[in-house]
Amino acid sequence: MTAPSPAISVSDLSKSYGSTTAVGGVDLAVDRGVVYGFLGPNGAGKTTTMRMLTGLVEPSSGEARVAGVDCRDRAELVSHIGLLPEEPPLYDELSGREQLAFAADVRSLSWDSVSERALPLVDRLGLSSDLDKRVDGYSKGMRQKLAFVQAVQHDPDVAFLDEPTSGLDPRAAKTLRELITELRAEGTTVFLSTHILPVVEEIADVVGVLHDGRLVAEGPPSELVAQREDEAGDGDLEDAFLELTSEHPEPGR
Ligand SMILES: Nc1ncnc2c1ncn2[C@@H]1O[C@H](COP(=O)(O)OP(=O)(O)OP(=O)(O)O)[C@@H](O)[C@H]1O
Repeated sequence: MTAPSPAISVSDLSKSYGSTTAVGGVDLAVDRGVVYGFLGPNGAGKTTTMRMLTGLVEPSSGEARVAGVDCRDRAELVSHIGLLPEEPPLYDELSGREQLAFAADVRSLSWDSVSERALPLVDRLGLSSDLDKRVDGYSKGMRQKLAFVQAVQHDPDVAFLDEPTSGLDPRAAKTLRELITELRAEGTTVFLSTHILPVVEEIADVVGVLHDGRLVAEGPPSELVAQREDEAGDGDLEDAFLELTSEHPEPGR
């Protein structure tokens, strides 16, 4: 019996814009059913990597497969993935419900077939009473909640979430963290890009740290922290992150 292929496999993936190397030779293998925390300073190449993995940007070189599908084949990829980007694609003139139905339709799914999954998510996020209001009347947090439901309502193999708690109040952010761990329990792989390190420490199984377009560390958060703890055993993911992404790392490290 052959082992199942990883949810995400990336080999020597690069993307350049003119003389700027946004991503420079990244290798990744993300197992199915894990939460992968994707970290890196501003401009490290996280968004570019996610855009390549979701078929929105053509790599300059290298290979990337998600759920076994070549990322250059966006038409095939789209039914396997969900994406919550930094700026969610929502149509102002639609109601929340129409927006979700539209997103289902893009994947050739009927609203009836996804609503059983979508509506409980809408309810958990406290959006039910606003679902028939127009999106242009939504607050930032309401837009973010709708965009999250849109990204996962079709039960994707891999969900790409860029700062999913952005704009959410503390209660909604907590619910969203719970929903991410529930997705994992259902077997969904979650690729989570965020600057909120305590969230990653809490819910990620594995963390990858990108710096200047290269993966400089990868492992369970506790391992990354343990490798960089001081003699007193103090340290957290923020300390590890700051050291890993420092322009001038400590000598000997
Ligand atoms: N379309 C583009 N054209 C030119 N340069 C780009 C383009 N997209 C990204 N870049 C450059 O690639 C590098 C990586 O950008 P990217 O948006 O992937 O970083 P990021 O890690 O997502 O940053 P942030 O945390 O600030 O969102 C940056 O130097 C950026 O200026």
